[in-house]
Formats: sequence, structure tokens, C-alpha cells
Amino acid sequence: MAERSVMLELRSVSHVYVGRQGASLAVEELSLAVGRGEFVSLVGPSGCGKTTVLSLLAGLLRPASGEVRVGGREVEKPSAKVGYMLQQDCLLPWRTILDNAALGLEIGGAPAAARIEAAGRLLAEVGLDGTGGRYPGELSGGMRQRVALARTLAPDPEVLLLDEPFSALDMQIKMQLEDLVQATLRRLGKTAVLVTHDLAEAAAMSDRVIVLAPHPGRIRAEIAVPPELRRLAPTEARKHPAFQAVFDELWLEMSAGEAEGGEAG
Ligand SMILES: Nc1ncnc2c1ncn2[C@@H]1O[C@H](COP(=O)(O)OP(=O)(O)OP(=O)(O)O)[C@@H](O)[C@H]1O
Repeated sequence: MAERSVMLELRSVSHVYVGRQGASLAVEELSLAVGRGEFVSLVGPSGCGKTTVLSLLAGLLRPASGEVRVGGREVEKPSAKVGYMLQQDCLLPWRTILDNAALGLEIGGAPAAARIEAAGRLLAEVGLDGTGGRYPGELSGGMRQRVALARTLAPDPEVLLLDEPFSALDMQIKMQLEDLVQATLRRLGKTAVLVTHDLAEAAAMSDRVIVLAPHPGRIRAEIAVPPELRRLAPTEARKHPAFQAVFDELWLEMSAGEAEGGEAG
């Protein structure tokens, strides 16, 4: 991290949800910096505030106190600089794959020719050349998630927020997509924050893993993945002798956090 410029920053951020049951403190005094081009994962027991942190970074929520910065500027609302990818692909069934991939550009007002060029290029980038004329219902879950990746990348965001994008997929497809996403984001120099419940996925994909503890959400531990793993594709990293130690450290921190009381689920 030291040699990179800071791309994402939370400075003493707290967030309070106000509902029928009253106010609840979801994250408290959380500070975190993510370097440009860095891949950071957030793990932690259910309810520790992982999605809240992504929503704050995306400008979907404003903090009760503290500051959220992207590219050195305070986040006040969602922007095209930050792309968001979810577990559900959210493809529109009546639009072709090309038109789905171009959706963000269309909403952003890009001219038709530029939309088609960028969406086609990104479909090729994610290994879906030749599928642009098909419809989401004709594609497998893994292919649909590749389209979602192309759609997220098409407006050329500097940052990608990934909220469990692989968790609905079979193991083999999930591992193929982990490789594809990591390689694509590296090649394009994107900064990424991944939320996952899968500790092996976090260890295999990330430069750094942040373990959150619940009630209220706060940072419990920060684990740097050693360079010999970071150089590898996730499927290869999982086989490396250094992998188990990272996994074990994450497991220990997670278990200690859960013992402090996460929500069921
Ligand atoms: N809209 C909301 N209104 C009230 N409370 C909320 C709301 N969204 C989240 N919370 C509460 O804030 C805390 C953090 O929630 P968040 O969804 O960020 O956790 P998480 O770590 O992403 O959980 P999970 O792993 O289950 O997705 C939890 O206690 C949750 O119940």
C-alpha cells in the first residue's frame, strides 16, 4: 500500500440506521484507506457492516459522522467513478446481452456508437465474444455474471465494489470467475473492494483482507496477503504453500469476531 496513492478513504466513519425499532449504530469510527489499483476484501460475521461500508463508498448512504473520500474528493452521491456489482446479475430479460452490457452507458447519456463499441469490447474482454445478440435467459449463471461484469466496467469506473458477486455460483464456475475478475481488474488498473463470506476467496483474490467485528461494525484485524500469493491467479494461489497460513489467520480472527456475537445467517 505504501507506494500507491490513496483511492478510497473512510475517516472515522460512523453510520446509524433509523428504523421502527429506533436508531442502531451499524459502523463506528471506522477508518480505512485503499490504494489506487489495490484489491481489498472485507470479511466478518453477518451484520458487521460490510454492505454498509460498500454503500457508503458508493454514495448510496451518507455517514452520520466522519468522511468518505473517493479519488481525494468527498463522496456526496453515487457517481460513474464507482461501479457496483452484486450477487444478482440484475440483467433485463427483454434486452439483448449487448444492450444489457451497454445499459450504464445509456443511462449516462453516451452516444449509441460509443455504447455499442465499449459494450462489445468489454464482452470480448470477459470471454463473451459473439453472444451480444442473445438474451439473458439463454445464458448460464456464470455467463450472466460475466455480462454483469462487462456492464459494470463499460462506463469505465475507477473503482469496483463487489458485493458477494460469486456466491450464487457453483464452485467451478465461481473459481473461473474469480480468476477472470481479478485478471481483468488488474489489467485495467482498477481499485476493488470485495465483500465475501468465503475466506479462501478473500485470501486468493486480495492484496489485503480487512476483518470486521460486529455491534457496532469496526475493524478487528487487517491481514496483508504475501507478495508470492498476490502475483498468482486465485486458482493458483489456493495451491501455493503460503496460502494456508493466510487462511488460518483469517479463520482465527473470524472465529474470535463471531464469538463476540454476529447475527445469525
Ligand atoms: N436498512 C437498514 N435499516 C436498519 N438496520 C439496518 C439496515 N441495513 C442494515 N442494518 C443493520 O446494520 C448492521 C450492518 O448491516 P450490513 O448489512 O452492513 O452487514 P453485513 O456485514 O453486510 O451483513 P451480511 O453479511 O449478513 O450481509 C446490521 O446490524 C443490520 O441489521
